[in-house]
Amino acid sequence: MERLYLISFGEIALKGENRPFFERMLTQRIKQVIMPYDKNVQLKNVHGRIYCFTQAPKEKVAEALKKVFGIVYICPAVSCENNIEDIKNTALEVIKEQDYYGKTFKVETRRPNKSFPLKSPEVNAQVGAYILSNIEGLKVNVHDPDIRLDIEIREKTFIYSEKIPGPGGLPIGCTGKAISLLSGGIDSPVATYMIMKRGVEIEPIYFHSFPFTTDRAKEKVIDLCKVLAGYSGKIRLHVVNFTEALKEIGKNTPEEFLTIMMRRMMVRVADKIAEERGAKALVTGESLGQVASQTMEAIAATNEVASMPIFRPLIGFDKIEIMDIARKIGTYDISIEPYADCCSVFVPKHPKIRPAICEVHKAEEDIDVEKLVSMCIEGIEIFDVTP
Ligand SMILES: Nc1ncnc2c1ncn2[C@@H]1O[C@H](COP(=O)(O)OP(=O)(O)OP(=O)(O)O)[C@@H](O)[C@H]1O
Repeated sequence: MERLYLISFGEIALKGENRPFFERMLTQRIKQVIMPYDKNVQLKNVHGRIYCFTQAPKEKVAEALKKVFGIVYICPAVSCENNIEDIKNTALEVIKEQDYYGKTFKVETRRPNKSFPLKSPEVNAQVGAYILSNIEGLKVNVHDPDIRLDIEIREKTFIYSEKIPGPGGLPIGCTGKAISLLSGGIDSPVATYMIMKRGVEIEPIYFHSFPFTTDRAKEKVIDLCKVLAGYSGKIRLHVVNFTEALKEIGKNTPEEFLTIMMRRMMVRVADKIAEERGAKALVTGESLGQVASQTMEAIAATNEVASMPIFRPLIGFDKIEIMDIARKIGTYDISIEPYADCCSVFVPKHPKIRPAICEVHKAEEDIDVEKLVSMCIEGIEIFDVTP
């Protein structure tokens, strides 16, 4: 009898040539999250699943694996020899570890290994009868059991009664790298999470405007990166000193265009950093119509200055839906701390809601865009943030 975790990953996405690459990325990430609890963790890829052998405490393993993108299910299992006596005894042990008294159960056998002499229904019947005759307080219910005991007969037999859902998605890094514009708000950490979940390695960029915004606002973004790093491993955060650029923009553009000008400047800087860092896309937390700067026209004006795609995973989401995800992934409580970022400090009284692109160009005429972008890039501070 040996303990292990059976880890299933999303099969549809993992078909074709990319599969070995996806599996390698996933295996690496699993190793990375278990190693702090057990340096000797062993992983084995078998039949489109990963077997994880570790002595680490179960709660730690479950907690760590629940944050690994690409994992669909984690089953803490016990393995035994392919003979019915061993299977019956092991199944009984697995049931005894549960809080079983007064509950119902069902045995569900799969037998990919056809050389095993008993068919699945026979295994179900024999194991079920054995359990019933050895413990009291448990009944069978094949339709809606409290405990479902899975038996898989393969090169060995695996028995488990728990299926812990993973986050799904694709392993981090397998679809490339993007730069995410991360403010301290509720939306951009959620947008970042959603793109990470699609297998993208993220380097966030934050535009800091001290003293218009406090240093606590910067720390808040670092704290958000710590939470996000829990899903991806170490995160490289770029903090841009945006104060001088902001002053120039404030001085040289009509007030109603302030937000759109700030956003265009942020995207230009992010675009340059992305190029330098080998990233192929930008990410923002915009959602259509949420505020004046998130109209189609404003979004078009922002897109115009980017050389690469801007991913906006929240574009069709309501605020309530975004808040729900923020709570689930653990960023909400940090995001609602009251340290505003520059976009909420510099809000024009009457922002231009549907700016025509020619008006935007005109409003930008008196700004030395190249100079401001270089200035922002020169002053960048890098933080390597770990969970
Ligand atoms: N200071 C900043 N640093 C980095 N990115 C920013 C900053 N301010 C805004 N952004 C980016 O621009 C997007 C839109 O910002 P805006 O303030 O209009 O919207 P929001 O809905 O309040 O977003 P959030 O909740 O993410 O702050 C943000 O989601 C983020 O991607």
